[in-house]
Amino acid sequence: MIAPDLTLPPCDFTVFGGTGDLALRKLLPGLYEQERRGQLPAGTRIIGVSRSPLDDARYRDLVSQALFDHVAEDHLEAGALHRLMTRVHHLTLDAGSAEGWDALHGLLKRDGEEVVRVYYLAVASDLFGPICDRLDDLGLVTPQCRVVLEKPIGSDLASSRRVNDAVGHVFEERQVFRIDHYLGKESVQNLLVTRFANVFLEPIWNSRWVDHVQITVSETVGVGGRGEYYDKAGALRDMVQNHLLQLLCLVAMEPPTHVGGAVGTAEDAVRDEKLKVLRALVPLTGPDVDRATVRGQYSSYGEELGHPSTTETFVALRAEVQNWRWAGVPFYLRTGKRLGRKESTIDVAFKEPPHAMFPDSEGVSTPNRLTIRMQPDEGMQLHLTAKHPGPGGIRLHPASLGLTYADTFDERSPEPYERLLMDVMRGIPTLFMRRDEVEAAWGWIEPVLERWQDTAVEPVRYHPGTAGPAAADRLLAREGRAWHGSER
Ligand SMILES: NC(=O)C1=CN([C@@H]2O[C@H](COP(=O)(O)OP(=O)(O)OC[C@H]3O[C@@H](n4cnc5c(N)ncnc54)[C@H](OP(=O)(O)O)[C@@H]3O)[C@@H](O)[C@H]2O)C=CC1
Ligand SMILES: O=C1O[C@H](COP(=O)(O)O)[C@@H](O)[C@H](O)[C@H]1O
Repeated sequence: MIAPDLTLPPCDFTVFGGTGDLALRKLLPGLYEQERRGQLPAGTRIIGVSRSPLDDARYRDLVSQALFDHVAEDHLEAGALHRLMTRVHHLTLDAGSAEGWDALHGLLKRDGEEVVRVYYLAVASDLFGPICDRLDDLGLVTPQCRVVLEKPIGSDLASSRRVNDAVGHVFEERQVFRIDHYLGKESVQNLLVTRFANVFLEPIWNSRWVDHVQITVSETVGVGGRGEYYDKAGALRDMVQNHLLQLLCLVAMEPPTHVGGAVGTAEDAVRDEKLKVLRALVPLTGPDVDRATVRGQYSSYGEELGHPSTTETFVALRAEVQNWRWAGVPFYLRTGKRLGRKESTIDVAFKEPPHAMFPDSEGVSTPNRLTIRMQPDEGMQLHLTAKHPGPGGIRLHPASLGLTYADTFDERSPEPYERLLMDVMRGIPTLFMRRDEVEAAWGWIEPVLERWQDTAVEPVRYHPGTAGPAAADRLLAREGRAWHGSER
């Protein structure tokens, strides 16, 4: 057995929404992996809260089944499973009601013991304020407490502000961890290292040398059991407002003074730079929205949902960051469900060399491109042009330099939630969104939502299993470009 991390005080990790899809599919498996690696501080407890009438034993059965379903088979170890189960409890409580909170108080009170309390709010964001108020009324909020907010935080700028105000009434900003699991992906963090721990990219990472950037998050799954939530949200709120804009920020931001370092000094360096990017996004309003966005819906969506709907399951859009570094460089973003393949990639496409040096050559010189693959098969590829070997004239040949995580590192990449939950327990907020970032992102997408609503624009249908609507291709084709790697 691996020894627990004794450098951290015990943690009472309370998950509101402890029987939900997110908790069972991501959070508990993430906590299990920490248990397996001996990273859960001694004395740590995990308390699932929901309205379901479950005692500890039945909740442990539910969690156990979820671990069998969602943890890699070769990671299932009897010892770790047993240790985790002894930490797990369930409390039946309607978080929207004022009744029943004394039981939580009884469970969490640990007189005289130093303990970090984490409240993970894996419920709809209209419950965030009431939950925080109840916790405060019971004296369960101390400076050592942290609250984790799941997305979406509100459904527009005004509601997001209301939720943030309600949480901010009880917790200081330093205690609030707004989770975006894309920031927990190894390959996303590697983007920071690639950009800033090497010298060769920075001189060409600007409008002089970069032609455009593409960010694609394409999924093969549909909305599954999350139809009720998704149909109110749509792809722009569900994916673009958070994950895709966060990725854009990491590509476009200026070098922060440091990444990491002492808690309390480091987190804002990165978050300040991301915020500047969000604030530099050229607003999309009125007719610009019609030109720069595509809304799509897969043809079987209504059938899957059980009723007709005009919610988008696909978005493509063209954004611009108006600052010295990026003026004039398009950032094309697209995301959708039930597409032909699951992939999340960032492509930075560079310009042609300023002078055609090989006029008599055979073959073609393709512009350089850096592809960062977040999933599947995490890694990076630098596309370049090489000389085809052989005598005679010069033959140009497309080639690439590649890095795959699987071949390069022995360790597996931790799942994003696993990594981020550890950061919460350790109180490291760098990879979490600050309030001003979330609100700036809502501020940018809101006029798009409004325009779509005002013009009653219907999503264009696309067939499941394809690359999405052809209109998304035209968005780039108009400017003489094409999406990379999306053969129809
Ligand atoms: N699932 C996912 O992959 C992701 C989810 N999220 C967000 O996380 C949140 C939870 O999502 P998800 O797990 O999918 O949702 P589910 O509908 O699967 O689960 C909701 C959970 O909340 C509990 N719950 C609902 N109302 C109350 C209440 N009044 N008091 C106490 N518990 C309550 C439910 O249990 P019960 O009904 O028994 O009370 C259940 O445990 C949502 O805001 C979602 O947007 C964000 C990113 C990804
Ligand atoms: O936050 C969300 O992300 C998932 C996609 O995450 P990934 O890590 O599998 O790319 C998406 O399916 C879901 O709709 C959204 O809420």
